[in-house]
Amino acid sequence: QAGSSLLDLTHGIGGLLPRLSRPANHSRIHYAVMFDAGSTGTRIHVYTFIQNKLPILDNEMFQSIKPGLSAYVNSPEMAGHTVRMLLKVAKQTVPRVEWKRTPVILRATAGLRLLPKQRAHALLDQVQHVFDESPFLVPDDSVSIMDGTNEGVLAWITMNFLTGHLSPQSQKTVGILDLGGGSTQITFLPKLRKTIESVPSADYVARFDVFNSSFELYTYSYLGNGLMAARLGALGALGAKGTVFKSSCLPKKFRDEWSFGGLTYQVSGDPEGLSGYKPCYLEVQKVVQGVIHQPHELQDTSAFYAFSYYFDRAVDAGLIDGERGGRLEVRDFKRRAKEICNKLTSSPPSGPFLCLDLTYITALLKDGFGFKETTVLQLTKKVRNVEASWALGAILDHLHNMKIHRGDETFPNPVTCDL
Ligand SMILES: Nc1ccn([C@@H]2O[C@H](COP(=O)(O)OP(=O)(O)O)[C@@H](O)[C@H]2O)c(=O)n1
Repeated sequence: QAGSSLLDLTHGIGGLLPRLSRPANHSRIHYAVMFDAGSTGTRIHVYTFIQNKLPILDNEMFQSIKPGLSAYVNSPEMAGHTVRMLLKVAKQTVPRVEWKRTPVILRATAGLRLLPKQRAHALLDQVQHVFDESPFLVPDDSVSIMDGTNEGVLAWITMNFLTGHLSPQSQKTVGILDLGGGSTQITFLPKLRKTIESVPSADYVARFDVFNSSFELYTYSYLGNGLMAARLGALGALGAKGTVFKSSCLPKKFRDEWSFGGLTYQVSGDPEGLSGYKPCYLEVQKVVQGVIHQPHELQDTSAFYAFSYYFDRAVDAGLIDGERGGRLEVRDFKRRAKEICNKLTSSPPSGPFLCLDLTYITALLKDGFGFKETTVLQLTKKVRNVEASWALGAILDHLHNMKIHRGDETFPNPVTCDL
């Protein structure tokens, strides 16, 4: 699934060049490899850049493997094996002569953040070993757990780059909503000073420079509010073991095993209790209430791109096309959640968790972030054949050092300081 467009860093999709105009001098082409070690899967992105005054993204090769590294918490060598398998994609994509100057980097997200430190590091040590044995360039800090603040910022950079909004001439930018398995991110460029002034803590603000522009973003990553972690929260299963977890969001006669983060849970519907949208909403609400901060501004006018599980579940629910994506209003998730939850059978064709998942997405958007029911979201998997993910932003940061820093470094007291 190689991308074919040439993306100019300053003009995003505007920088389309015809294939024949490729520079004959191959030394101007270079490669970079980013692994995304997510809670539900590990993915490799192999980027091809053309060196220009500013580099141009020529192509992305992408492949993924399930489950994520955290599933191998009791057999860390399998984590190394996963990465070794995916590195084959890099070997096939990058010409052999370029291997020793092609950087390989792995960043882990919520799956490893949720594990005890020692166990997470045992997994990362295996990955480091595979990198060190590989013929690629292994920079300092090539394998680590990414800071949650950066995850949102880097996804914002990816989407604004791919949609052509990072150029100094661009007047507007797009916000991002990323729903992973373990964590969820919201990031946007505030229009109102009040939005920055009224954040609950300084780590909701990030500043950085990119291609001669400086940005100050509202951004936050909520650990434990990814879709899989939210299922556990709704079931009351976080940290608990050895029982059957019942939910009014699951079909009454449903009972099965379900695994996440290296643990397996017994889950079922509630045969004697309630089922349907209303009781389910009450269950999922407790996962967001008092947890998610509502930003001061979330106007309809600011465009939000939503991807990862927002996209996948919108496809599963038949709300958008899996190839083209599409635009949805927040209330479309709610309407479909009601339809699915209110006729839960023992084995719905859409899968037993769809009611829970859509209800959680509705609660997260409305009661969590405080979006209006009529807010329009652009559901996206790829832009110009490049994955909607933080990975491209992360490689751009590695290549161009954007000096991302959190608000607290220069922002002593956001509530009282006079800006
Ligand atoms: N390049 C990617 C990366 C993740 N995803 C989706 O993101 C969701 C899970 O994200 P994740 O496993 O990285 O979770 P976190 O570790 O970020 O919480 C799944 O729906 C994946 O299919 C994607 O569609 N494309």
